Amino acid sequence: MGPLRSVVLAGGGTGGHVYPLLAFADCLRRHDPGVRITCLGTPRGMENDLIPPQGYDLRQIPAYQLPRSVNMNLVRTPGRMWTAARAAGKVIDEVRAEVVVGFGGYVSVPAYLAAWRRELPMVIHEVNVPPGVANRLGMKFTKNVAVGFPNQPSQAESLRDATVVGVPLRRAITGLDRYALRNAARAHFGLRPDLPVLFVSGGSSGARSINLAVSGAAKELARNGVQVLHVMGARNEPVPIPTDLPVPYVTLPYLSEMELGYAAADLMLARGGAMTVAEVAAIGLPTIYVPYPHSNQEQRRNALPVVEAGGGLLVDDAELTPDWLERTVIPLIRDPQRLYTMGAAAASYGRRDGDEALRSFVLAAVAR
Ligand SMILES: CC(=O)N[C@H]1[C@@H](OP(=O)(O)OP(=O)(O)OC[C@H]2O[C@@H](n3ccc(=O)[nH]c3=O)[C@H](O)[C@@H]2O)O[C@H](CO)[C@@H](O)[C@@H]1O
Repeated sequence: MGPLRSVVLAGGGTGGHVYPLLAFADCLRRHDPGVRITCLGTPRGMENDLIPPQGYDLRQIPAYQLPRSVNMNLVRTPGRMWTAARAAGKVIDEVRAEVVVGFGGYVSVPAYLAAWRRELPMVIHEVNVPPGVANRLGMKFTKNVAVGFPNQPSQAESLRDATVVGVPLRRAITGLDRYALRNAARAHFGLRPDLPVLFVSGGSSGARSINLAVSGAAKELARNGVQVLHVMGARNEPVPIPTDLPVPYVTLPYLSEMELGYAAADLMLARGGAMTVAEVAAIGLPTIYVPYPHSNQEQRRNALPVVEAGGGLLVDDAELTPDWLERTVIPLIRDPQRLYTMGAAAASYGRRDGDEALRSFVLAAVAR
């Protein structure tokens, strides 16, 4: 099979859908600098902040209300969705796409509908259990379903026949040697090289309960020599941090270069978004997961396999108090042997080749 000429990628809303799309686009371009890559987005999603700076063509299609049920009759599908599908179809025709690859989120459904109408090959990449509504709708039109994690096919009926390819991750992350970069990364954030670092991130939108709990533990962590690098989330009200701490506590609204945060860290505290789980597992970073409690247990399911492999700890959002953090983080972060064992266990669960494996899957779908 020859190189791909033109590909349409659809995925938007939160970072969780956009980052795998970008990593996959990079992989396509690496293999074939001549490939035309066109991304679809809606006006308000994070794709608008994240995709253009990477040099990819982003076309907007109109936003519409995602259907709540996958079983809805397509004839009754809201008119706005068909308007969006027509707009997606126009882009597909203009760039003469050979395949549509969707990562879920609002923008994917019109792309799937348009590809289906044109009998164009399409591939769905899904990282969650249960799969999101957009991808479940897409699965009505194709059997080319790839998933990010080995537990997914057995945990969702709709993913039973899916192929496990892993998650496309940014090269800056998969190529990371976090021990080699540690001191430089710490210097970058103004952190000391000689004291442990807890890296805190609530996912692409931030997490208020995590922000409150960690800031509540700030004094005690600092008193015990634990430095904190805390990404609060650009769409979150920042939480005040005491100013007179004896060791650095660095806050940021958002961090574009997550690899630097991962490199600076000895231990991570995070939600259980699928991308975050895939990233920290791939680089073997021990992590305390605090799954988002209001999304169908999806984040708990994401985190559980790596925790069961020994790569981290899991705590309910409701249990995450400053006191719990102090009792858990301080002894753990001062125990390099335990951190090393946890990191190795995480790495044994993680994989770094999701982008390549998805590309092979897409090439096979186009060739069929
Ligand atoms: C509340 C909710 O429904 N969250 C979902 C959302 O999470 P969310 O959008 O938070 O996604 P993830 O945790 O999966 O991924 C976050 C991504 O953003 C990046 N990042 C994050 C913060 C930052 O400052 N800089 C940065 O670059 C991370 O490196 C990662 O690549 O999508 C995920 C993937 O579909 C789902 O599993 C989550 O359940």
